[in-house]
Amino acid sequence: MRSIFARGLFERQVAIVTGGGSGIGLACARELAYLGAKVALCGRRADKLEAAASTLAGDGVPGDDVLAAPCDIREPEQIAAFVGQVLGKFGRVDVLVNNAGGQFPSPASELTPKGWEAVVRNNLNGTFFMTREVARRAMLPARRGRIVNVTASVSRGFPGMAHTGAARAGVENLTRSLAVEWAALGIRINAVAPGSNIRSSGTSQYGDELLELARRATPLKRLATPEEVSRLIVFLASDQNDFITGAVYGVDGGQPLWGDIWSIPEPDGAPGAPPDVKG
Ligand SMILES: CCCCCCCCCCC/C=C/C(=O)SCCNC(=O)CCNC(=O)[C@H](O)C(C)(C)COP(=O)(O)OP(=O)(O)OC[C@H]1O[C@@H](n2cnc3c(N)ncnc32)[C@H](O)[C@@H]1OP(=O)(O)O
Ligand SMILES: NC(=O)C1=CN([C@@H]2O[C@H](COP(=O)(O)OP(=O)(O)OC[C@H]3O[C@@H](n4cnc5c(N)ncnc54)[C@H](OP(=O)(O)O)[C@@H]3O)[C@@H](O)[C@H]2O)C=CC1
Repeated sequence: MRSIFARGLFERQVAIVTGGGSGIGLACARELAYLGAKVALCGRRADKLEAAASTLAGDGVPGDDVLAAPCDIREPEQIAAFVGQVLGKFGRVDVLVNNAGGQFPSPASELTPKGWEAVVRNNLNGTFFMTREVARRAMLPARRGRIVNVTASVSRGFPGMAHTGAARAGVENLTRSLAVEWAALGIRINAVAPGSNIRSSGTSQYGDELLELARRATPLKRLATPEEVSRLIVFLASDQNDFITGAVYGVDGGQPLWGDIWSIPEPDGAPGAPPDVKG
């Protein structure tokens, strides 16, 4: 385990990382724990959480400094129980990393109401429910907290995954609203938007071909690691970030600025085009 930050940066602090059982979330949990935080991880699958807890133990993190418990962020009752467990064990929450999320590819016209709702609940509702619970029960009473929302790079829309594009844009806007509402209450909240070019347990589900397309469409011409995302999250979660709130930062190798990230039908011959430019 390595970090660009000094050991002890999160000493005596408690961090919740949703989706901490794999990928970017696990990289964050490992780095926060290495820097001295007590960490609480959640996800839907107990087996992933157990494996993550073993990884942390392998890093030398004492078992007493880790809580890994199942919690589906779409379910407010499960969130209440999880936050209760964290407060029962550690007594406080200084940092919340809202990293859990995901979706499935589908043309917008094929999305059923149930499919749309599943993705909006998974990314927008879940993030808000967890944030609200942690704020009300820990951060607002303590007048102190840092929240980092992990979204996705959606500044050009998200054709092929419109549901998640809309949900992530919602999280970005939520980040700005809460930054203002809670500025005077000691809570800072920012967002980190990874490109589709991070090689992780998440993107491996989309296959090597799409990852290679993403790499080619990245000006820096490579894929990034989860650790390259986690170091920005960790900075924003730290007390070294004392004047940044309501911001959204990309970690994307310049991807939103150029290139076709994946193949979708070209909007050729759109009916709105004037006759002389129609194909
Ligand atoms: C051509 C363009 C392609 C673009 C591809 C871009 C690829 C690069 C993107 C990279 C950037 C993003 C990276 C990441 O996000 S990493 C994280 C990766 N992990 C995931 O994305 C998986 C997360 N997904 C889930 O956890 C679940 O799928 C989800 C929670 C979203 C839904 O699960 P849930 O259990 O709630 O869903 P249900 O089974 O109850 O189904 C509800 C309805 O949802 C529809 N559905 C669900 N899954 C699919 C599917 N795979 N394909 C199509 N439709 C799906 C369906 O309508 C369900 O309703 P019905 O049961 O009535 O059919
Ligand atoms: N890697 C990339 O290039 C990109 C990633 N992102 C986003 O970054 C975040 C991390 O992704 P990454 O690490 O790559 O992928 P992973 O699939 O490894 O991580 C997602 C984590 O979220 C958990 N999770 C998903 N849904 C829920 C839920 N409803 N309740 C609780 N936990 C949940 C998963 O655990 P479990 O299955 O056990 O629930 C998993 O551990 C996600 O939000 C992802 O969408 C965005 C853009 C690009």
